[in-house]
Amino acid sequence: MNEVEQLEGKEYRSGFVAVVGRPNVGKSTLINSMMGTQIAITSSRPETTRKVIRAILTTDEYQIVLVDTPGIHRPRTLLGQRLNDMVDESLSDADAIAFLLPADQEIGPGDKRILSRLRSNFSHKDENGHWQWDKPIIGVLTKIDGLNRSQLVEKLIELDQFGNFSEIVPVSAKEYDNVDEVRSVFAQQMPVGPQMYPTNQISEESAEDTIAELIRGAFLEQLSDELPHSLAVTIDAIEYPEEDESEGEGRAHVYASIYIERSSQKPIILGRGAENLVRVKKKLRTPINRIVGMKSTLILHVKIAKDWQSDPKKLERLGFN
Ligand SMILES: Nc1nc2c(ncn2[C@@H]2O[C@H](COP(=O)(O)OP(=O)(O)OP(=O)(O)O)[C@@H](O)[C@H]2O)c(=O)[nH]1
Repeated sequence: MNEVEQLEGKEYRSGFVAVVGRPNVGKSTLINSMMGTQIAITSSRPETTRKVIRAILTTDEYQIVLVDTPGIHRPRTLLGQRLNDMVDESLSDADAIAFLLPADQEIGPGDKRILSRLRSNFSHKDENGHWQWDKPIIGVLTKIDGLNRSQLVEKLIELDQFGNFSEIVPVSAKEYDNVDEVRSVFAQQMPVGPQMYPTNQISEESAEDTIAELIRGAFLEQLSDELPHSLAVTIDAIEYPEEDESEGEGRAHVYASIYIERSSQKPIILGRGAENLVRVKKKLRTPINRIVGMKSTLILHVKIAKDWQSDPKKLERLGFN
């Protein structure tokens, strides 16, 4: 906070909001709509969000760092366990937690599991036996675009009874309805504090991580249900042209490896006549150019890492540690 702001009595707020919810609840779409830029990957397939992706929303009044979490679920593999650990870490570090519940579905066992996990970690019972949150938990009712007014009111009441949330806010990220209100509710829950990141920084991820996530998301979209979650992507190198070259036709070269678990998955990834590769490259041309800051060529290699989801060494190499 600078002196002028102090004199005007305007206090800058800044902090972290962890976004949780069961798979497919609309976390990534909400983060993207709040940012107005594509940062987190979105896909209609559940559990596509693997990494804790941070988006940084900065205004004259506040800075909110949004932490997207992979869906909380029962771990079945070592990868599942690591993902759950990553979620716990983001939640403890956060100043507030946004718990997303979809308006187009009933509150279910997945939501109850998340609530009880939040309760056991971040709440206590007061002398009257009522749950009190130790940090603000904001209930966000997502996908309200399919509801009429009375259904909306009913859902909000249901949510209130379910979670005893510090705040409740409805939103349709898809129709951009009430997104401003979500921003301001989050901001109000942030502690007073100075800006943590420079104004023009929108993500804490490196160019490599962002591109890897984009490639992964693009393949998952292509592949419908054929391939399970046995797809990992790493960026091996981004080579920029020499200085004098860049004035002419200089291009960056982005080398990416796509890891699958079995060689039988290779034709699925490639598609007939390598059509999937071609589509993914075409789709990502503009976003990757924007990230590397110049025209670029994407070079994709499909590699086999047997059972990587259960091998600690391979997991580490693929960025899950
Ligand atoms: N009707 C409607 N659909 C939405 C809205 N927001 C997201 N969706 C859809 O819900 C699906 C899941 O959205 P995501 O943002 O990928 O969900 P997520 O919670 O990040 O999913 P995971 O990464 O699997 O945890 C996609 O098909 C979105 O188009 C909304 O406001 N309205």
